[in-house]
Amino acid sequence: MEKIVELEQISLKRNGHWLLKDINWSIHKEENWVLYGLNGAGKTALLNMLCAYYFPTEGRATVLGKVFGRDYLAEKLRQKIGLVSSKLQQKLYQSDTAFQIVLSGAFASIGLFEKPTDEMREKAIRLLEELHCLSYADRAYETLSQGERQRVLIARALMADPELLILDEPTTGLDFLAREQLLEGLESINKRENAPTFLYVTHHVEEILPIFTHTLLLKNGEVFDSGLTNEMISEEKLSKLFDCDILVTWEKGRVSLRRKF
Ligand SMILES: Nc1ncnc2c1ncn2[C@@H]1O[C@H](COP(=O)(O)OP(=O)(O)OP(=O)(O)O)[C@@H](O)[C@H]1O
Repeated sequence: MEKIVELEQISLKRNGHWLLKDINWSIHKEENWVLYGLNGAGKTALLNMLCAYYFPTEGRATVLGKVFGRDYLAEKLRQKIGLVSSKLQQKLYQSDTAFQIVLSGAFASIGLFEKPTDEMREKAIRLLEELHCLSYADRAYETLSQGERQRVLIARALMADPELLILDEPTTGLDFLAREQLLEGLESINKRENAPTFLYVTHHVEEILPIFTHTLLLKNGEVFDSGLTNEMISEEKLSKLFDCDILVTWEKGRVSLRRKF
């Protein structure tokens, strides 16, 4: 099986603090992963490392076939990774239209500085349609609701046919219906022939879809455990992860959590 990510004994130190410690993790092409952990667990640090914004202090990292340090081509690597995050939202030009924002994904740029080809324009329209954004394609990004913005960002990330699609808390600020619509969009992307491998970061287990086959539990910068999602999201594991008794309820492939009293 082709490996998309391989981290071997990765540690990361910033400003004298260890943010990540001895991380071993492999993501294979056919898998989709959830990264789950409490506030401050190190999820953002790990994503920044995967996208080559941070360089590991120790260990060996291979992402999409590039060995960090040996063939270190951060820009080229990032073009193959689709990233949807609230930080990216803030960086975009708010007066650009949804269509321009999606098109800019073809160049992995913030803003549109190169002339898109007809093929790119057609592809952007197809993606806007697939993610149900076509009706507001000509509206300025700043006028869109949070749910509409997130869908535009996913369409943007797909413009470059990424091999890895990282979704960092993509449902922040979304109401229940917008959240479910976004999740349905991910299920439909996953059915495509050239579907990317998903890495989905969340604080909410309710968002874990059946397509997310694997889960990594992160705690204090270390891998607490990793493996099949239904084995990780269990009462035993999560009670240990959170140091309190947790009630886990699975129903029709979706899960919810409650604290036991
Ligand atoms: N540049 C830095 N220097 C020192 N400490 C840092 C730095 N960046 C992050 N940290 C610390 O590292 C820990 C992990 O941070 P990180 O942002 O990766 O957590 P997270 O899992 O993404 O949290 P959240 O769910 O709240 O977003 C936190 O305690 C944070 O304060």
